Amino acid sequence: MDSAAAAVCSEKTSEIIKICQVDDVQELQRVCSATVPERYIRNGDDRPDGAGVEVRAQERIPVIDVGELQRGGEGELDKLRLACEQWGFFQVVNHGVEEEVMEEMEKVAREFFMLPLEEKEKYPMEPGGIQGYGHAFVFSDDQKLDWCNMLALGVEPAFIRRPNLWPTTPANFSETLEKYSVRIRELCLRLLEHIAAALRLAPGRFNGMFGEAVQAVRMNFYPPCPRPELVLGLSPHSDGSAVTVLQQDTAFAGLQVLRDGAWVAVQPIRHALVVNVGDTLEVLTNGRYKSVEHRAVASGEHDRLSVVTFYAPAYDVELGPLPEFVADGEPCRYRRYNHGEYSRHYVTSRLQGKKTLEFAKI
Ligand SMILES: O=C(O)CCC(=O)C(=O)O
Ligand SMILES: [Fe+2]
Repeated sequence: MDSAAAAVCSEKTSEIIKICQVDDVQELQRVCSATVPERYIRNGDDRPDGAGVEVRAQERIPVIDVGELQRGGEGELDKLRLACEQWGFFQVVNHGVEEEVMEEMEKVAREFFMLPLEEKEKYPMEPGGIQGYGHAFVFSDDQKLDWCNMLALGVEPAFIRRPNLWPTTPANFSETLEKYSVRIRELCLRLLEHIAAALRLAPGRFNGMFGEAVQAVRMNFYPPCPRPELVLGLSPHSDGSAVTVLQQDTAFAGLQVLRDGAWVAVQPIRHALVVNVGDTLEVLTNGRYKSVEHRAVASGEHDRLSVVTFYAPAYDVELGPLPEFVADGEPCRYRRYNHGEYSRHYVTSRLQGKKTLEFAKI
């Protein structure tokens, strides 16, 4: 870009309409597609290929066949146990969520993100809020920003819903999300039964103690970035949920999982879902199953959409390591706390690796 064009760009970017004091990344792209504003440029070590950061291209996260688990396959249950102990992440196939339901969800989410900003702004995330269109987890002017636009919505129980933040365009958005969420909730219930079995607990143990479980969805849209090596799509973090179920499109492996100090890219498998252990399961199992740090990177060519469901206990549930995991002199690594209190702590903190879980550490 010549210097005149650069000057126009910086002028334009400074007046871009902001969502919650944060530039809208798709607008940045539209107005000035060749530059990346300073606030998105990560410091050296935090960059996708920063010094001392290894990205392992060859490794694959485990793939679990849920149909086989349902049939009582012991081999598959062993695979699930190892996936939870060693990775905290796996992909599921034969998971029972119909392909059409997934495709329709992706379609309406994409249609939403492609709307003009004025339309998306009708569902604004309040500053410090967590639902609506905007950027969650931004608390200061000097914080580095993620190369991502988000739409976050509470789904269950009904009292967490903010119906005015559910898009009315595309017209079938709500109906589609509703249908999708029912299916994903069934999958979460099933997964938690199998995870309990893998831990040699009664299959209903987690579902029994979670009460009226909280289900929330976040759709992340990552536009292509002119300098993807300088930015992060989503900062490293662990999820505050019990389990998370992530649907991603297949053009580009943007999700990376931390394993033995290196980042492993999750290679998309069409119609598979990515599942990860959240902070709640780490606490309940006294650290046997780890809520693993992950991040998203941007691409120079492709945009990317992920539809992420967080499944967690009811807010009034008291959590702490289950007695089974502190037997035999095993030290208790987490204190007891109220899950609602943890959720508040999570959403009022920056995404910063596993720092939020220090809240519960002894
Ligand atoms: O988009 C992705 O792949 C990562 C999303 C994620 O980790 C989250 O929303 O918590
Ligand atoms: Fe996450």
